[in-house]
This record gives sequence, C-alpha cells and structure tokens, in this order.
Amino acid sequence: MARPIMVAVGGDSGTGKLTFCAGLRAIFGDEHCTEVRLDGYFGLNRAQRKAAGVTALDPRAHNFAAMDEDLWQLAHGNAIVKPVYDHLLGAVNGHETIEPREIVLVQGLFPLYTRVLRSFFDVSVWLEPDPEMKLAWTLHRDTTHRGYRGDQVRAELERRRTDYETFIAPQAQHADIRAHFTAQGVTFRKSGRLAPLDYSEFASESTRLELVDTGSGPFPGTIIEVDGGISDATARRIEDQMWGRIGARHAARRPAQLGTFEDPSGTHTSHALAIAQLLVARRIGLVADQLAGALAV
Ligand SMILES: Nc1ncnc2c1ncn2[C@@H]1O[C@H](COP(=O)(O)OP(=O)(O)OP(=O)(O)O)[C@@H](O)[C@H]1O
Ligand SMILES: O=C(CO)[C@H](O)[C@H](O)COP(=O)(O)O
Repeated sequence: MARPIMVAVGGDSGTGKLTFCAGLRAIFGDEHCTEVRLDGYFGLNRAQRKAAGVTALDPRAHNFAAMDEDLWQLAHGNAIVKPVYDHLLGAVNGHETIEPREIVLVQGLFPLYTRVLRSFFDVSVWLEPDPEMKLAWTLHRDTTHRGYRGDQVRAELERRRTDYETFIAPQAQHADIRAHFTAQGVTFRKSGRLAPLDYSEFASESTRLELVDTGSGPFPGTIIEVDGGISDATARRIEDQMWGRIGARHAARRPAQLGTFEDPSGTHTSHALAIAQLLVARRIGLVADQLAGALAV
C-alpha cells in the first residue's frame, strides 16, 4: 500500500472542521479514511488554562511534541493511541486508537502552526467563515452540545480575539486551499503552490473563476466564487462533474447527500459546502493518483 495521504483541515473553533471532515469521510468511506482531532493534544486542561491565564487558542496550552510524534507515526503507516478531549469536562478523558487508513484527516486549531506540522501534509485546507457566521455556528454548537449559555460563548470569543488574530488566523497563509464562507456563498482561494486544475465544470451563471498572481508559488492562484443562491440544478451539474473526476477512481460509492450541517432549525444541506468538500476531495484524489503512479514506476 502507498503511504497514507495526510490532509489538514484547520480553522478556529466553530468554523466547521468536524462538519467538513464528515463530508470527506462520506466521500471516501470510513474504511479508507480516518480522522484525528487535535483537541486531544491540549497540554493544559480548561481549569489549568484558566489558572495560567491562557486561552484555548494559545499555543502554550497545546502539546506540539506529542502531535509531531503521533502525526509522524500515522504518516509512516503506524497506528497511534491518542488522548480524547471531552468538551463537557474540559479535559482529556480517555484514549482512542487511530489506524492509518489511506487518507488521514487531521483537524484542529493548530495543524499549520509549525514548520514540522506543515511538513506532514499533502493537502491543507483552511476554513474561515465570516465572523457573523462563525458566531452563529459557535453559538448554536456550544449552547446545544457543549453546555454553555449564549452570553458565555460571546464573552469567551471576545477573550480569545487577540489570540485568534495572533496564533490562529495567520496559519491560513500556509494552506493550499482557503474556504471563506459568507452569507452570499463561498469563495475558494487556491495557493500558487498547487498546480491549477481543469475547472470547466465551474462555468455557470452562479460561479466566477479568476486567476491571480499570489507570489506564493510557481502557479497562478485561483479564486472560485460560488453563490449561495445557486440553483439546485446548476449545483447538481457541478457536483456531478466533480464527482466524475474523483468518484470513479477513489470513492467507494456516492453519498446520498453532501454538504450536510446542523443549525437551530435542524439538519440541512448547503450546495456551497458540498462543492467545497468535493473540491478538496478532488485534490486528495490527485495525490492518490500521484502516489499510485510513483509505486508503479
Ligand atoms: N458550512 C456550514 N454552513 C452552516 N453551518 C455550518 C457549516 N459548517 C458547520 N456548521 C455548523 O457550525 C457548527 C460548528 O461546526 P463544527 O462543529 O463542524 O465546527 P468545528 O470547527 O469542528 O468546531 P470545534 O473546533 O470547536 O470543535 C455546527 O453546528 C455545524 O453544524
Ligand atoms: O473547540 C475547540 C477546538 O476547536 C477547543 O477545544 C475548545 O474551544 C476548547 O475550549 P473549552 O473546552 O474550554 O470550551
């Protein structure tokens, strides 16, 4: 077997990492894809962070040496036993074994923070919803699943603001693909470090494609905008074409629905999210092709 394909999905708390990875897992199948949640690598639990006066977004609250060691093991095809963070307790509570499947999704606050961490990844994605969307998503998730009140969530976001700007947001510049969700839709920015693809499926009245000089690599960067109001038929056509580029070779079966998320009124689907998941899946499929080609030589 080729070595595992390592994929980073990074972003602030409440930016949709778990949701995004659920779509990638649906595309590739849990038998081929596994997920590592970096919140298990808190070196300080919630009470210790409070006592030390550091927020969850401060690198000093995280154990980077353990992250490095475990990701190295996974990247080399070895299983790990890692800690699991309990969001109700605010502390590590137990361990889980992660087997190195063909695709390893690593999601968290700090996947691109150090040079060592960045060196592990074949594909990296950064999720950056507009601040108002992040607030709405975090409010919903923290009040329904994590036992917080709305005023506590707002106060905590305010307390973390400086650390977000200092330690979290700058990692976006290292990502291969940035997905910026707004009330109007989604904008993808591909770094100049990744070769461009054939984006012909994006020709539509609800999408725009632009090549830009980012200065960050040998290729032009690309910006793809997808309107949130894209019609079902257009989105379906784009998704069908994207699926045709990855599904036949790498995905076991087509999931009934991609782009699934939860909000206060229930479970919904978003075309913008589904297209974002397919775009990243396509990059992962390309790496799989390259590895298969390298093995065949
Ligand atoms: N694209 C999206 N559109 C609408 N809602 C979304 C989207 N992505 C995520 N959400 C919602 O936002 C909330 C937070 O998402 P999620 O738990 O995936 O974030 P996270 O980045 O993994 O959070 P954390 O790092 O704090 O664990 C969830 O309620 C989820 O359903
Ligand atoms: O969500 C997170 C990572 O993405 C953090 O684990 C979370 O914000 C930790 O803070 P606390 O458990 O004290 O609320």
